[in-house]
Amino acid sequence: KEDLSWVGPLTESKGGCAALQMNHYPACPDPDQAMGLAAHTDSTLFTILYQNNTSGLQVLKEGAGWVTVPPIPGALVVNVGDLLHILSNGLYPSVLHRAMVNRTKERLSLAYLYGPQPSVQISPLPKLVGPSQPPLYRPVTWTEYLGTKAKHFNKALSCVKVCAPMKGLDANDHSRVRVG
Ligand SMILES: O=C(O)CCC(=O)C(=O)O
Ligand SMILES: [Fe+2]
Repeated sequence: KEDLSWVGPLTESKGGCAALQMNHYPACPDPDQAMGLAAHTDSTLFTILYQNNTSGLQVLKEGAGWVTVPPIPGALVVNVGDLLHILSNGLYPSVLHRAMVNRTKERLSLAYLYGPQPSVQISPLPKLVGPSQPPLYRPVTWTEYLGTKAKHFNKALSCVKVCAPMKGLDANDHSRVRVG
């Protein structure tokens, strides 16, 4: 219950907010010259993705580069979104992913995008912050975060960051990731 206090009083809670997005990627004779969906992180708490039996989804894995997530019959893909990244204070990083097109086959995917009520403040959970682990992100509502994302795209997480990492690169800072 304490872990869910950010939602507000549960008795009054109207639950979260969700949207379904249907993606269609027609076959492309020159797939190296086209991109189905450019590299991005989802601005959700999490996304549940169904893909038909044509592969195309890729996630960026540190040290390995772009890795294909093959469709498995009966399986769904769960993506951690930016708001869960913030809520977990970076413990569950949102994953940079993209969709490639296929030379001969069309591809379909169905994304269930789940987030909080648009006006609920999202900030790192109190139990995940302390003297040795300060909150890395300031409170934001989904509405505010979507505005930041529209303006700054893959740098949006950095925009709501409260303190810069002391040294070296921040592995979770997607703005530093080279795409392509
Ligand atoms: O088509 C896919 O596999 C990815 C779709 C996606 O990333 C999205 O809808 O946000
Ligand atoms: Fe996505």
